[in-house]
Amino acid sequence: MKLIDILKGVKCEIKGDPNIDISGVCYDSRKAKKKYLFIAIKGFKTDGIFYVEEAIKNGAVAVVADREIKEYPGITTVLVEDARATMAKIASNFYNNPTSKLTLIGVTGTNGKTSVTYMLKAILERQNNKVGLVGTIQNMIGDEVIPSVHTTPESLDLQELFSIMVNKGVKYVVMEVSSHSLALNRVDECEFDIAIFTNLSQDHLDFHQNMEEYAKTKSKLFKMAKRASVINIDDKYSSMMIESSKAKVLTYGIEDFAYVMAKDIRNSLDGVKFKVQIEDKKEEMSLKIPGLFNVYNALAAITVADFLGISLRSVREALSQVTVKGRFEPVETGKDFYVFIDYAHTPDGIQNIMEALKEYKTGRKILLFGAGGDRDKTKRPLMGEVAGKYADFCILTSDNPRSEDPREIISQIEEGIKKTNCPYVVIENRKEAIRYALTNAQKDDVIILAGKGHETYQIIGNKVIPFDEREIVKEILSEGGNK
Ligand SMILES: CC(=O)N[C@H]1[C@@H](OP(=O)(O)OP(=O)(O)OC[C@H]2O[C@@H](n3ccc(=O)[nH]c3=O)[C@H](O)[C@@H]2O)O[C@H](CO)[C@@H](O)[C@@H]1O[C@H](C)C(=O)N[C@@H](C)C(=O)N[C@H](CCC(=O)O)C(=O)O
Ligand SMILES: Nc1ncnc2c1ncn2[C@@H]1O[C@H](COP(=O)(O)OP(=O)(O)OP(=O)(O)O)[C@@H](O)[C@H]1O
Ligand SMILES: N[C@H](CCC[C@H](N)C(=O)O)C(=O)O
Ligand SMILES: [Mg+2]
Repeated sequence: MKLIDILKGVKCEIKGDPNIDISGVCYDSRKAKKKYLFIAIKGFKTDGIFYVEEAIKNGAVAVVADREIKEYPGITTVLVEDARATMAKIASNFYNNPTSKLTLIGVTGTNGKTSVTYMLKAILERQNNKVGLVGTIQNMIGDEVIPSVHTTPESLDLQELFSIMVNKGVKYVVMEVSSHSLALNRVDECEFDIAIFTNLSQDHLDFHQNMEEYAKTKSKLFKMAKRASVINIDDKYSSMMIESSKAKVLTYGIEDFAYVMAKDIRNSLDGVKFKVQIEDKKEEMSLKIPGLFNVYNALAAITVADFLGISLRSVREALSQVTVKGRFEPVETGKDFYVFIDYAHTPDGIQNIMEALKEYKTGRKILLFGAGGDRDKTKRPLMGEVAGKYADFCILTSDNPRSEDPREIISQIEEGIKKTNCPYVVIENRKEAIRYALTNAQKDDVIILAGKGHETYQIIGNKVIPFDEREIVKEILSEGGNK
């Protein structure tokens, strides 16, 4: 494609030949190849501008930047106002605006995004659609799995993925839209048909200044959606999302009156059953994944399905089969206690998973968790406090410490748990912590391994080590880890 065509709609100043042929686009100098366009982005750790020469050495023939850069012989330079926003426009141009050919459903909110996308994929596939999925665990085209690095990829990677989906006959795409992606222009130029709001609670306050700013960032998605905004009316930030909505608003909920409502909710460790009501339509629903929060996730998916004209009967059949890796996932132990792996990694997530166990009459509720390093520090004491409030016993351990000292992270969680009377132990090594949980389990106890969900690795420093909690539980039990 010619550079000038790639720059269609971009306000810019071009120095050099605008008609050169471009074979590919990149924002990482290490990925530049012959005849590439390199976009220099000012990041949080470093600055793409430092790598222009490397990109040229690797074959780049044009450079986009939002600051003046040195001139290089034979290289076309393009000065723009904002390199990240421009990257999204360039990506959409280069890949022929793929989202205009797809029905795109975006899900945003602090918790529940992954769960809702899996539910929607199952519902849409039951109607014989080829469905694309973009999110935390993995990206998918039908059954084909494409590993994901981010919950929401950079615009260039995202538009490329969409174009592959279009070429493979995908009609519907369900995607998680993280607040980082909305703030960092990753989803600019995406033509969303439907936007979903799950909920908003504290997370990522290392990145967003405060909750208001975090909520405002999330609300951008509702300005973008063209056909419908699907909103959890029970969440206190729902009005902000409704006010931002340009399209028709469809509400769902349990407490306040909503267009789509769940009634008669029956929760157990095997799942949750409820009745859904949409005006004069009613249907009994059954989920394999327990918890009131999964009723909310299901309601979001049901609202979209109903909007798309899918019958509640078909939705019921699809939802009854859905499971999501690492979300309230049971681990078979062959013992007289229960183990679940869950991805709760926020105060609200912990509260919800523990609430889900409340009605179930078992032995002790034992919660094992930590908090990720290089992420929101202020959520740590809050996680400790809420855990202490609900659990009978806590095991504080490491999550992904990343560049931080794991003991420091744990002591921040301790500040919160100390405000409660909950007994706890600190075992920094997560595998040893799991061993402790299994070794000391008593009949009917429920052990929740929280925070790592689907992850099969642990990030300690800059090392990524294999860490699959399913395998670890099996290994410990096979060593006679419980009596
Ligand atoms: C805050 C954030 O999101 N940062 C992302 C961002 O980094 P950045 O812009 O600061 O980049 P940088 O490392 O400073 O580098 C600047 C530029 O120089 C380039 N570079 C760098 C080195 C080099 O040799 N050559 C070169 O060209 C880089 O490619 C980049 O374009 O762009 C990078 C490239 O895509 C991402 O890897 C990086 O994600 C970091 C690692 C990250 O952890 N992000 C998380 C917080 C995130 O995005 N999470 C959300 C939400 C998760 C959820 O709650 O579900 C997500 O959507 O995943
Ligand atoms: N609707 C919900 N409300 C509150 N908590 C939820 C909800 N749905 C799921 N959770 C909790 O949050 C965890 C993460 O769920 P899920 O992966 O669906 O959310 P997510 O928004 O995709 O998270 P992330 O932003 O990290 O990708 C679950 O394991 C569960 O503990
Ligand atoms: N997508 C979330 C996931 C957190 C999961 C937890 N295991 C951690 O590493 O903090 C984040 O990047 O903040
Ligand atoms: Mg997710």
